[in-house]
Amino acid sequence: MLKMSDSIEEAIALFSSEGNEYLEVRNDDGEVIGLLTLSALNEAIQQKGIDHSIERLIDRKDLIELQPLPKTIEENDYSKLIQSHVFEEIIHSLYDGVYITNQDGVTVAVNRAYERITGIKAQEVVGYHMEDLEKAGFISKSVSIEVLKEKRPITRMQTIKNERKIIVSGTPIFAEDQQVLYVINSVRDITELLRLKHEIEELQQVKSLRQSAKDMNSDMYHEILHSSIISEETFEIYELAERIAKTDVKVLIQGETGVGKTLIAKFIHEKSNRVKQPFFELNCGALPAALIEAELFGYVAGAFTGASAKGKKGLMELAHEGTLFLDEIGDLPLELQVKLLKVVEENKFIPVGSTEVKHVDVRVIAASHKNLKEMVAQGTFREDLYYRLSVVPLTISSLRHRRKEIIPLIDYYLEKCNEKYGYDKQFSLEALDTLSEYRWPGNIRELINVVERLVVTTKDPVIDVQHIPEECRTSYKDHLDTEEILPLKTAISKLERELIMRALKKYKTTRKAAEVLQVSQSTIVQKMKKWERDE
Ligand SMILES: Nc1ncnc2c1ncn2[C@@H]1O[C@H](COP(=O)(O)OP(=O)(O)OP(=O)(O)O)[C@@H](O)[C@H]1O
Repeated sequence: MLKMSDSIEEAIALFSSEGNEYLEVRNDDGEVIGLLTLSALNEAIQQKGIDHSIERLIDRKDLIELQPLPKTIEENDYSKLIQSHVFEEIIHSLYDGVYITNQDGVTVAVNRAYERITGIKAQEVVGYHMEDLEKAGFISKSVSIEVLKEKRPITRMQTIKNERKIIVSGTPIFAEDQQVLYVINSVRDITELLRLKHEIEELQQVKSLRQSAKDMNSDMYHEILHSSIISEETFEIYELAERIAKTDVKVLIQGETGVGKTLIAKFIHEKSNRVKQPFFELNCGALPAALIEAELFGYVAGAFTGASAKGKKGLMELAHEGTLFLDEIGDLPLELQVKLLKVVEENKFIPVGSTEVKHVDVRVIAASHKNLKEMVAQGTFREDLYYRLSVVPLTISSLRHRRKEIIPLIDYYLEKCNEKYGYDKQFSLEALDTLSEYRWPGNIRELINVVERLVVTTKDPVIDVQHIPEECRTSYKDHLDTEEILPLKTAISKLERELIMRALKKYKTTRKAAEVLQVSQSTIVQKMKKWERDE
């Protein structure tokens, strides 16, 4: 915008920045009083030099008077234009599709690009009303009808014949009385664009997953395998895992939750020839059956209500040439076990809602905290799948059976947490003693959790027994593991010990504990002496 009081330099700068042939000139009240052309400015400079403001240089009569907007052409002129040979040539030469309807919503012309994009021929639509074409299923929702109703440009995404995605932009052409005469729709095919976008997203997903698996593990393996953290038994498992990693043999990892099954599965992938390809994991216990199927095998567009309109590749396909870790495989419903067996045996599967067979090369590593052999005996896990998956079974013991690892693991994670939070906390010997006696039902995951919690919540530099959560202060010796099968006699004495310890903790004295447990006080004292002797 140029004001009459502005300098010539400002006018020149505006001309060069906007690149226009003319500028609007306003008075001090901001009203547009005319247009200044570049040639008028040039002429004035030639005559009067450049040392002036616009006001002194340009006469009002040098400005072009503002004209009213050009008159809208008559309806007849348009229909003549649309039917003309030149117009036809013009619209056929366009790369995007063109679809024109009249004020009644009747198709009057389409170009060849439209026929190419949609596969719909001109003679199938020209002369027909959009509502009838909608009913006949040629298009999903007519943009022309919307434009006619709303009298404004509208853009919509549409699906043609359930496969191609197009963007339709409808623009109204008005008559002088503001009635819509025609709607010109430009139609652009974006199927290819969406496919490319989808591929890029998938690529990024794979890349970031691969990266995060790498970030998390590479240092850790080095640290735990080259330290005294793990016991000989665990070391042997890692050694065996490394030996079989290079082959494609199927591995079944069994062990309680939090013992390190996922870590071993990632380790096998890291040491295998598939390391440059993706590693994916799916917890079969965390999702309902229908979702597991969709996650694992993918689905095609419209396979089920709520499915993404573009369909989705399953992990089985995304993990092509890589590794797929199926955690909690015991929770996989029987009908999906059949589908999985097919992939494991023949490397092929069919996505949900599709008829196309996909071929993949995926190494499946399965894991379970349930006893799969027992499940086979009960008929809840397919025997054939069990044997296919467990060519090499790896069983990881629970932490309470790897007691030698507890203190080194506490030290390892204490150092990590101190580093993470910038502290220098230590455990007292008594605290370490208490924690090493604890059962750790959640295994290493629980241990990490407790250490982190203690580091951030304890004010003192030394973490002592009283800081340890109550539930972690019971000794595994005072606890009867209900999942364990023990000789009856041992189980009874364990239960007896657990009950007596619980009563002593609650009532503090042997007299009161004996009263509640309905035994003599001396029975309790004798039993406690015996435990001391046995330890
Ligand atoms: N030997 C080890 N040394 C140090 N940390 C370990 C070791 N094994 C496992 N961990 C850590 O313990 C945590 C639990 O391990 P992981 O997730 O592998 O257990 P999981 O058996 O797969 O558990 P879930 O069955 O619940 O999935 C992880 O943070 C892992 O990094």
